[in-house]
Amino acid sequence: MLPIALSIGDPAGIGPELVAEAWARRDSEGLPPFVAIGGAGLLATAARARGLDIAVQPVGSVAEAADVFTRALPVLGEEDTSYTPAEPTQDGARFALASLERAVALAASGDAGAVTTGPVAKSRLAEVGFDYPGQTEFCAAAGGVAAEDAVMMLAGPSLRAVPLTVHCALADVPRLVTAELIRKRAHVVHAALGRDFGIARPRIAIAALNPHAGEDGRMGTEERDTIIPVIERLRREGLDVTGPHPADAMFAPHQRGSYDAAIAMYHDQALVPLKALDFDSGVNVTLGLPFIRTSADHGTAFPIAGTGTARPGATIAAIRMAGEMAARRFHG
Ligand SMILES: NC(=O)C1=CN([C@@H]2O[C@H](COP(=O)(O)OP(=O)(O)OC[C@H]3O[C@@H](n4cnc5c(N)ncnc54)[C@H](O)[C@@H]3O)[C@@H](O)[C@H]2O)C=CC1
Ligand SMILES: NCC(=O)COP(=O)(O)O
Repeated sequence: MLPIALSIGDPAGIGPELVAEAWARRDSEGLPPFVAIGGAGLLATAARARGLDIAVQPVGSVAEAADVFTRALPVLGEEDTSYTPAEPTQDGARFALASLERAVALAASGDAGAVTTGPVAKSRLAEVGFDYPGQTEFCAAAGGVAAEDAVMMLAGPSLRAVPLTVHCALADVPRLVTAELIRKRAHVVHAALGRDFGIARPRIAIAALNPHAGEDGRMGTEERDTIIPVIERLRREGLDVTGPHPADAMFAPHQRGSYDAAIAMYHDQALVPLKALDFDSGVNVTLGLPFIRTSADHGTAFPIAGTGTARPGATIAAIRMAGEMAARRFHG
């Protein structure tokens, strides 16, 4: 399998130490080969600060990384920066952006098997010219996909949850919940559950926006006017879709078994249950791209960077999922 390209994320966050920790656990966790993009000195320093005795080796190509992976953490690319845990800088943000751009380009060109991105601070990236709401939209552009067709899904052992609207103000959500967006996202989720997760007949549950699914219009009309009609249309189009489900109960254990993925109406409606259930094994995966992109579910966690307390589970899960998706796509 081609190695997975790992962007490092913000060097002041927990990304660098978790890349080093993932490599240190490659055998015990059965991880596929990966290559870090840039930051050989940064990674060596972050590893030492975490008490990891690992070898870090610059490589000239992804192919060379595959050979090196068993004995050292391979690093591709000259870009490097100093390690300033918990103290983000503009230089650090520029490094994070360069690492992201190269890692995504390697996956998009097919030179790497997939990309697993490290955590970045969106506000910090914006300060150095990153003109996207998040890495999801950046990956969409790199893959030549319209932003609305690249779908964020948070996936863990207990739940797969898709936020319909993502990085926007809560006040904007009702206006952004449209039948067309629900329909597009549902079709992308349906196709990806089959292609990338091997689910032959995907079942999708769609959340309501309002309490009690609007209570017959007494607590909001989006269900009656928008969500119910598009669910009926999706069913006519052959998708196994249920809803609108009152969101307070749809993530309860007795309901989770009835669907393969939930589409929630806004960011926290999807991510709160996912992180409550699966924080240390939650993967952010972008559906609908021509290449594979995963990420840990968490962010930069600046305050704990360099303290040795950051848990590596979600990073390991993201690398593992990228490898499983690549195996399914490229090797049947
Ligand atoms: N995939 C990405 O690039 C993501 C980036 N972010 C960015 O991260 C920055 C900080 O966001 P927050 O909302 O504070 O979320 P966060 O995930 O960085 O932190 C939330 C809480 O979880 C803890 N935490 C996070 N990861 C942990 C780990 N691996 N082990 C132990 N504890 C952990 C933190 O210490 C904090 O208490 C923001 O600028 C945001 O844009 C947030 C989510 C995802
Ligand atoms: N809350 C999820 C998140 O912020 C990740 O966004 P992205 O950078 O993967 O688009």
